[in-house]
Amino acid sequence: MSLCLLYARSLCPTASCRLSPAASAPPSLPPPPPAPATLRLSPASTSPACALQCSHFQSCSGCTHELNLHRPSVVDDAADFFKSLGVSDFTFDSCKLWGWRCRAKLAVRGSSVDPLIGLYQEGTHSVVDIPNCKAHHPNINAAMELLKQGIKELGIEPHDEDQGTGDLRYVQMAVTTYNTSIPASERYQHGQVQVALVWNSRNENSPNSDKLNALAHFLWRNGGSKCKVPFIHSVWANFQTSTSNVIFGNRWRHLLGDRDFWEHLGGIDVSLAPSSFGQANTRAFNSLLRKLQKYVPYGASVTDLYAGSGVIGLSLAATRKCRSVRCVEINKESKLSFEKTVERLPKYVDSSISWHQADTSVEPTSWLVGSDVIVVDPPRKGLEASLVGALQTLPAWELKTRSSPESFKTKEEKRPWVLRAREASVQVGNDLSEENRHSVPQTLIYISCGWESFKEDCKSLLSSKAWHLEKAHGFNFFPGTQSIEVLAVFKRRENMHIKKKKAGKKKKKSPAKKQKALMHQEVMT
Ligand SMILES: C[S@@+](CC[C@H](N)C(=O)[O-])C[C@H]1O[C@@H](n2cnc3c(N)ncnc32)[C@H](O)[C@@H]1O
Repeated sequence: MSLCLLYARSLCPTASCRLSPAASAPPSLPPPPPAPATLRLSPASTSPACALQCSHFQSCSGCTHELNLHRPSVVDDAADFFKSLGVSDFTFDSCKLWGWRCRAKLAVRGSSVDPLIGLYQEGTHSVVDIPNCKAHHPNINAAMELLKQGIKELGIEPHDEDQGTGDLRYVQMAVTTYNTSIPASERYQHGQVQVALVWNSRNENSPNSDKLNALAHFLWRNGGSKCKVPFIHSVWANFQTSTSNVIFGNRWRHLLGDRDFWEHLGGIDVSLAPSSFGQANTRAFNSLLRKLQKYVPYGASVTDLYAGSGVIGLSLAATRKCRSVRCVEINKESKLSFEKTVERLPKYVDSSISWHQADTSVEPTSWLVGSDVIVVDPPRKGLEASLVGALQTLPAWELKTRSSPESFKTKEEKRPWVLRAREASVQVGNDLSEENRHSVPQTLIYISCGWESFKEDCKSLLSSKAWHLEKAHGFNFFPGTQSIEVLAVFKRRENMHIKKKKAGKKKKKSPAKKQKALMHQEVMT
């Protein structure tokens, strides 16, 4: 995956005007932003208080918009779109405008004398150095500065893509803002950085590993827990020699500092390994989780598709006392973080909880039945066609299970990919899948970071008449860009096949009933 693509989810950077960096030269600070709040959708203003004011704006590909950070114009498009579908109370939460990015993947290029750490210039493989990025949490900028010093002092050669030479290819910086030893109001500004160095070698025994260790110790000595104001949480290595654009290799090694990285999100402590997916804007994600929880009935059975390390599902298990939570994720690296998070769930959580390594596009119906609520949080490209198809035809499935429940008893499973997924899965508490197997979801919660793909998926879901759209909310996950995060709540339409049977006594149909019967035919064909 190229760096530009990596930033597709949260495009670019900035530093908060309310934060003071813990080390190194402080980035120049913009004026205070308006209090983050859910905005009434009034016409865009061009208040300088909401301007990016970043010296890298012209050259860096991360941010695409300098003005109105609090309300990108895509919000208008979203409000119109949802209104056309009958949802006129779309809200937009403006969130934090600077210093919001708590996770960044950055290329390291240039030379040991003059290293560059940043993003590619639009459409090129030239890296733009972004030491004063206004989107980054300030301690990411401080850690970048320290890394540059280390590269220079130790003579570390940055990667040269053309020659395939150099030691350091990329760095991932992730900030944890959860330090319970300091007051809650100070935790964000004192966030600490987990630094993952992507090293150009097969493993830790390669000839250049002495340099890797020297660089890790340099970072730890100058920013780690023994420092007066620590801002480095830990140092990791990832080993990658591929000539492709893929940033990470498969091998990860913990080098220094705390191995475990915790964040507090959606009411629970969440473990996030450097190898698993993590949201870049943790504060905005927390707001989204709080909103999402309100749409899940207490005691519901939930399936969390595209679950990563299960943050959404596990937060629902704790806050909505779910009967069962099933998380489905393709990346096996997320399993360990899931298990650690489960260990720290509050004692009162007694849900049946499971995590499955599986591709949701393969036999998706098997993941849909057995739950009251489905949550989907796909990558930017949206849902796979097979999953959309399965969601569209759920009423037909329900009809079949009701008419011949016996034929849906579990058969001995022989399909190798299903058996492999089962082996890789985790089950905590009793497995309720047998008991739940006749539940068909009544609520679908779609979380999207890809506005264009969301619109297509939404239209497809509604065209099937199986679902209607009930609510929609937007969140400013990526200030400085035209990307927003959307939370949309769909409800299953009434079971039209049952209505039709009752209406089948040749009574004259009202226009509304005729319409329903028509809809039923569409669903069943
Ligand atoms: C936008 S992230 C959301 C992760 C998680 N919900 C969170 O907020 O932390 C999308 C996740 O979907 C996973 N993914 C992508 N394609 C998938 C597929 N076909 N089946 C299952 N998971 C998939 C990715 O590995 C990634 O973890």
